[in-house]
Amino acid sequence: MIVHHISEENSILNKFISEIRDKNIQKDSLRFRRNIERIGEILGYELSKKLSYTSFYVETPLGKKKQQLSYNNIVLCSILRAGLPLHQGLLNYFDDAENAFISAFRKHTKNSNDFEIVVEYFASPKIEGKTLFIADPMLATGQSLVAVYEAIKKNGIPKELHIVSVIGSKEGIAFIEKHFPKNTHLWIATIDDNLNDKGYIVPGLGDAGDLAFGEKL
Ligand SMILES: O=P(O)(O)OC[C@H]1O[C@H](OP(=O)(O)OP(=O)(O)O)[C@H](O)[C@@H]1O
Ligand SMILES: O=c1cc[nH]c(=O)[nH]1
Ligand SMILES: [Mg+2]
Repeated sequence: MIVHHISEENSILNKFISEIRDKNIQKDSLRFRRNIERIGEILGYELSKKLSYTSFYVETPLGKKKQQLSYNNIVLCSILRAGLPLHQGLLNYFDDAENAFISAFRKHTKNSNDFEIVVEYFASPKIEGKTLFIADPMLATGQSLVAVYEAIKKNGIPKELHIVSVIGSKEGIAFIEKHFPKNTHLWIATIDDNLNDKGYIVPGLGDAGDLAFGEKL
């Protein structure tokens, strides 16, 4: 896997990351969603540098100019729920991408911190031979991404695969590296050292789905 750790280089991205982490600022769910969306735009811009380009001429009112444009057939697949604002950020830039949505939730074993990932819903166009982006802001244990990819593969194998995420744990990244093809790109805004016994990223930000959309039962 090729890991692109975008906040290694200082930029305005740091502000958006610190606002989603901040325990007071993150309570403003509108700002939280918008910050995830803005991070999606930045990660999308970085990712766009690795797409395939071809030249074409654009006609202005005064003449013609040669331009390089990407020609990838992009399918943007996001993991519900927390993936939705990240999806919107990517779609703001890749506005002609096809879209897919997949659900994944942690089903806990009674009285334990153990869980399995349940994938129930998957709505998708054809994926075979296309450029697939999988978006999820949190890469904690990595189990959701791996379970989701197993389900997606039944629908076709993409030619190129880009995982887009906001906060990842070192452990989760090591886990997905074992399960995704070697040429998969991971575009990640920031990486944390630890996971707690509930599989939450520390320091992380808490529960991204709840912060964006409210607590679920
Ligand atoms: O790497 P993992 O250990 O699998 O954890 C990460 C998953 O947890 C979060 O979703 P969550 O299950 O909280 O669902 P939600 O988006 O509905 O809140 C997050 O959006 C990922 O999908
Ligand atoms: O740290 C974590 C782990 C899973 N899901 C989240 O939203 N945050
Ligand atoms: Mg959640």
